[in-house]
Amino acid sequence: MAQAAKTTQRKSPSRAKKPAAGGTGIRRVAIIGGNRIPFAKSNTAYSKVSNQELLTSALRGLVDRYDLQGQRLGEVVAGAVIKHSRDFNLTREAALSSGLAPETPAYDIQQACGTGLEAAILVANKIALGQIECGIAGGTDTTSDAPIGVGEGLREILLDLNRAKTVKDRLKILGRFRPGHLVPEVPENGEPRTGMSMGDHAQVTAHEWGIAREDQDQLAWESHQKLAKAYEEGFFADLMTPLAGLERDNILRPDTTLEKLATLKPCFDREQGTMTAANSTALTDGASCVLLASEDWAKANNLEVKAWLTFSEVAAVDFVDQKEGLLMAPAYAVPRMLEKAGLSLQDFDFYEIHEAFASQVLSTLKAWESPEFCKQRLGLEQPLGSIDRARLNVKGSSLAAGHPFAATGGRIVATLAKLLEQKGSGRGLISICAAGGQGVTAILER
Ligand SMILES: CC(=O)SCCNC(=O)CCNC(=O)[C@H](O)C(C)(C)COP(=O)(O)OP(=O)(O)OC[C@H]1O[C@@H](n2cnc3c(N)ncnc32)[C@H](O)[C@@H]1OP(=O)(O)O
Repeated sequence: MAQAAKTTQRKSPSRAKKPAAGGTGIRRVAIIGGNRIPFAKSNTAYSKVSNQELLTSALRGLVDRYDLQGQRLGEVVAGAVIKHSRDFNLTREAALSSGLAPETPAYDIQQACGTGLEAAILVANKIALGQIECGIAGGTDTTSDAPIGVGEGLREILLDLNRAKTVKDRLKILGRFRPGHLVPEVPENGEPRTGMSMGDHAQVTAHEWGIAREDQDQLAWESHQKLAKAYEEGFFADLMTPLAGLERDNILRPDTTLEKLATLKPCFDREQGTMTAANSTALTDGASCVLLASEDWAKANNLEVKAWLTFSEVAAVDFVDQKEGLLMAPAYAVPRMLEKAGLSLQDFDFYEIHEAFASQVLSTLKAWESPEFCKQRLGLEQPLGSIDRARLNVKGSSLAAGHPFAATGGRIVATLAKLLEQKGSGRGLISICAAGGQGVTAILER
């Protein structure tokens, strides 16, 4: 593990170089490393841990690992898909407790399940433009610490009560209260425009693409096997900080069998569905973050570069009228990114495709293989083709590790950067589907 030498230079505030005359220079962006806490099935190990504590723990681990205590970094950018209103400045609060200098600016962003990767792209772009020298990108989510809201009726009563000046006014307002007002508003894992859950949408796409139950179970089983092996090899030793007694993702089931998976009942379309609790990601609590920097800053601070973040692309699809599957946007983002990079889909040593649902990964791969989809939807003469499946999610992915929405991007970036470091050279593709019909993708190289 690369350790930073403590020099006086490191204590100086990170300041961007003067931009080249006539504009800003585009610089290479280094991934120095990442950190996450083990992910936990919701309402288990982190049931009493707040979102802010989760993110703080991930950040603190990164600060300790790279000896960043007291450092003023360019920025910390992170977010949560679901958060309390009291967490309006979640990332800043977590950064203030992380050990970084309080003079480090920090703020929230949110792009559903693409949040963690989008945060990395944002920080990377500022580094590339010379606006900052280094920064941390991250994400956190917990459905155990979900904010519970009150309905519109009770909200109006409470606001009126707050404004009332006299006891008489207050009593009059209280008279409007009905027991039905106590029904809480719980955040839903669904699309407001369709009223369908992510799983419902993915099941429609799975039917459309004819994704077999056995293939989904196989992908899920392989994810558990690969993640378990990665733990055995110690792959995560310098990527993870234990929390609340948890040292590994507790969704991981290395002993599960294909026979057992075949017995599970469909959980979305209960009649003809192919998606189950095992080939869908579980609701998960967790947080992750990555340290990005300019080449100069990495050198000046004696930090090794694991990989370079070289390309990114975000796409969105029209899913409302079911013109396209909700989670199919990466199928569009990736070919656009490949064209800009002058690469083909086969030019990668690793493919990190977020396993929101096994069926989603398989639908995306099938779309890229389909001459009709590639011609009609992507406007390509030739299909993108198949990938070497031995290079897909080689250290397991969200089905086995879990998927704390905003934290998945950081997990993937850190994992891929380390894979490239271990290999010595190569290229990896990241593809993350997100709610709202969006997809965030990137390329890491070494
Ligand atoms: C852009 C995006 O990323 S979209 C994705 C966003 N995320 C989501 O939408 C989350 C989707 N997931 C969910 O909503 C829930 O996890 C569900 C509906 C799939 C499943 O919820 P639950 O039914 O509560 O799951 P639960 O953990 O109880 O599992 C059901 C059963 O399957 C079993 N099971 C689950 N996984 C496995 C496994 N890998 N091996 C063996 N058995 C398993 C459980 O043990 C349980 O068995 P039991 O009933 O005998 O106890």
